Amino acid sequence: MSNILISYTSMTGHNEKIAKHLESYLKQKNQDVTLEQLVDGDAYSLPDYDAVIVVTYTYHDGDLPDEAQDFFEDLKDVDLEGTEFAVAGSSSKTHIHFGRAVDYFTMQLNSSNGDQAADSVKINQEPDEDDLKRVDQLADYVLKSLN
Ligand SMILES: Cc1cc2nc3c(=O)[nH]c(=O)nc-3n(C[C@H](O)[C@H](O)[C@H](O)COP(=O)(O)O)c2cc1C
Repeated sequence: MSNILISYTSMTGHNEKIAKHLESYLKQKNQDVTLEQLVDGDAYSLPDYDAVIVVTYTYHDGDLPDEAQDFFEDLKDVDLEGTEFAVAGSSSKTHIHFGRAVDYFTMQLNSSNGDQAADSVKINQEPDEDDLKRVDQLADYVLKSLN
């Protein structure tokens, strides 16, 4: 059994739905899962986990949500060597910089020496069945990386 953190932020519920879907999927696979909001999280605790999955929307003009800024800044000082990670997020294709917060987190987690277990997944608005399948696939890659 691996110890997996899902750290998410959500304003109107799309990313909460993705994060909770991931939580139940990974629990079904007998993993030890912690679900936490980014705003309550501590980036310095990430190395305590075997794997970390960040789920975020994009705000402003292709930027991180305000409540994710502190966590993101702290992440720059964290060494994630030996920690697997993946990133997913719902945002909106009506904006020029679709899902750019997903890209920012992906780049920073790599820069912090994390091991990227899966390609990042961007979802347009409310996740549908196909989107959730892509999320399951991301989780499968994370599990595979831990074996
Ligand atoms: C003021 C505002 C700015 C936004 N800016 C962007 C953006 O730059 N890029 C993007 O892809 N989505 C943008 N979005 C869309 C949200 O990321 C999208 O609605 C997302 O699904 C919200 O997730 P949530 O339901 O988990 O809060 C913006 C939404 C709002 C309300």
